[in-house]
Amino acid sequence: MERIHVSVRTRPLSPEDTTTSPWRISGKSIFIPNQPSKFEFDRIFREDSKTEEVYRARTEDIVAAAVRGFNGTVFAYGQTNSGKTFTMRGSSTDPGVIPLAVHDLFGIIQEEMNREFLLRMSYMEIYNEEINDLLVPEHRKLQIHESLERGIFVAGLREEIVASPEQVLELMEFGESHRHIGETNMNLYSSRSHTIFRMIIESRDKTEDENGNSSCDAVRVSVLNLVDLAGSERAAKTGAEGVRLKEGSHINKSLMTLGTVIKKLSEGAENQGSHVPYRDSKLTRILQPALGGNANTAIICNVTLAQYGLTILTRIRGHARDLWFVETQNRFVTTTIHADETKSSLQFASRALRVTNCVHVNEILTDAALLKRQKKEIEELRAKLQGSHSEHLGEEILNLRNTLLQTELERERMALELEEEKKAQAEWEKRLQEQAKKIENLSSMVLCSNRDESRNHHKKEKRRDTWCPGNLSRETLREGKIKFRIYVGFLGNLGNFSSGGIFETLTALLTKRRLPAAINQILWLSWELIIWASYSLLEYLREVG
Ligand SMILES: Nc1ncnc2c1ncn2[C@@H]1O[C@H](COP(=O)(O)OP(=O)(O)OP(=O)(O)O)[C@@H](O)[C@H]1O
Repeated sequence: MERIHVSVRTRPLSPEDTTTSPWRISGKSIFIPNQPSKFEFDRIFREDSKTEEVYRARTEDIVAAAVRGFNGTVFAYGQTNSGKTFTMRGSSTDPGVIPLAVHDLFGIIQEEMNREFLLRMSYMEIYNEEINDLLVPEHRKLQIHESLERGIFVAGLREEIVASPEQVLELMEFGESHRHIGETNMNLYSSRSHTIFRMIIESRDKTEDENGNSSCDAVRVSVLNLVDLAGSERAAKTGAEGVRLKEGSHINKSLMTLGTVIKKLSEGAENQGSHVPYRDSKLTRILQPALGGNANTAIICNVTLAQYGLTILTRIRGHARDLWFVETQNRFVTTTIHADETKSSLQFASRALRVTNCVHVNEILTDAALLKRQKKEIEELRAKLQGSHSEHLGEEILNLRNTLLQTELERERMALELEEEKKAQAEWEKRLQEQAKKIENLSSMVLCSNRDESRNHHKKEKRRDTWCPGNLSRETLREGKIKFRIYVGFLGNLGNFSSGGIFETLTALLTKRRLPAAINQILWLSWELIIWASYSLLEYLREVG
C-alpha cells in the first residue's frame, strides 16, 4: 500500500503581501497563528524554491518506478493564478516538472542495459467536460472506455511513438498551442482546461539465453500521467462572464467532484465498499487509477500565502506580464482575499494525505513467457534441491517410491482375491438355490402321496384321478399299468379269436362243409369272446379295488 505524497508550493509574494500575510511555515507545517487550523504535509516549498527541488522531492522516484513498470501520476492542484502551470510546464530558465521528468525518463532508460523500451506519448485536455486530443486538434469530444486489458482509457487518443526528449517537448509545444487558455482578471494566461500529459512506457528483458532467445517475453506496460489542473475560481474575483463563466463553472464542478472523491477515499469509502463518484466528472474518471487504484501518486498543492492578493496585470510592449509591484500604466487591478481559498486548497491536500493506493508492476505475460518463467522456476527449485540436502533427500525420495510401489502391488493382489471370493460366493448361492428347489419338489411329492393314501384309506370304493401339479402320483402310475395290462389281454384274446375262431370258420366255409357247422363255429367264437370279456372285467376290478 502506497500513500499519496502531498507537498505544498507557495508562490512568491509582493512586498506588500509579504508584510500582510497571516500564514506561517514551520518545517512541514503551515498555519495561521492563534487559529486552530494547522496543516502538515510531506514537504512545504517556500516561495524561493526552484521547481527542480519540487521535482526531486517525489516525482523523480515516481518516474524511476514508471520505468520499472509501476504506474505514476503527479498533479498540480490549487486556485487560479497559484502557479500550477508554472510548476508543471515551467519556463526556459526554470523548467517545470514535465520537461524534467521527460529528460529523466530517457536518461534512466539509456542506463538500463538489460531491457529494451518503447515509449509513446499522448496529450489531452478536458475542456467544458469534453476530451480533446491536443496532438490531433481535430480529434474532439473523445469518449472514455474501460477494458480488462487496458483498464480505463480514452478511445481514439493519438499515442505518438517517441525516441528523444526533444521530440517529446516539441510535440508538447504543439499541443500547448491548441490548449484553451484565456485571460481573466486573475491571470492573463489562465488555463481554461485540465491537461493530462501522458507517457506510456513498454519494456521487455533483452538478455538472451544460450540459444539466442530472449530469456523472458513478459512485457511491462506502465503509464506516467503529469496533470496540470485548471484552477478553482470565483466568478466575482475573475470577473468572468459569458464563455469564461461557463468554463469556470465546468472547472469548479470537476474540481468539486475531485474534492468529493478524495474526501470519500480519505474516509476509507472504497475499502468499505461505499460508492466513490469517479464517474461524476471526466477528470476523476480518467484519474481513477491514480486516486484509488494502482499508481504511485503525488499532489503538488500550489497556494498563495497572501491575505489580500494584489495582482497587477499590465502590458509592456504589447505583452502581458504578471508583476509584483504597482505599475503606473496598469490596466486591471484586482484586490481579493486569498486566505479562504488557500485554506480550502490546504484542506483538500491534507485529506489526500490519507488516501492509499495499491501499487504493483503491470506485466503482460504471453503464453511463451509464462512457459519460460515456469521453466525457470522449475530449474531454480531443482537447483535448490540439489543443494545441501540433495543426497539425503534423494534417498528419502527413493524409499518413498519403493513404498508406494509395494502398496500398489498389495492393493492389486487384494483386489484380485476379492474378485475370486465374490465369484465363489455367487456359485455357492446358485447351488443352494437349486438344492432348495429340489427339496421343495420332494416335499410336495411326499405331501401328495400322504394325502392320496389317507384318501384311499377312507374311500376305498371310490377311485379318483389324482393329479399333482408338476408330478405324477403313484396312483396314476398304477392305474396306467392296469389299463396297459387290460389292453394287452384284449389284444391277446383278439389274437386268439382271429387266429382260432375266424380261421376255422372261414376254412369250414371254403371247404364246403355245411352251414350248421359254420354257425356252430361262430357261436363257439362268441362264447370265447364273452369268456374273455368277463375275465378282463374281473382283472380290472381286482386291480382297481
Ligand atoms: N514560484 C513562482 N515563481 C515565479 N513566478 C511564479 C511562480 N508561481 C507562479 N508564478 C507566476 O504566476 C503567474 C500565474 O501562474 P500560473 O499561470 O502558473 O498559475 P495557474 O495556477 O496555472 O493559474 P490558472 O489556474 O489560472 O491557470 C505566472 O505569470 C507565473 O509566472
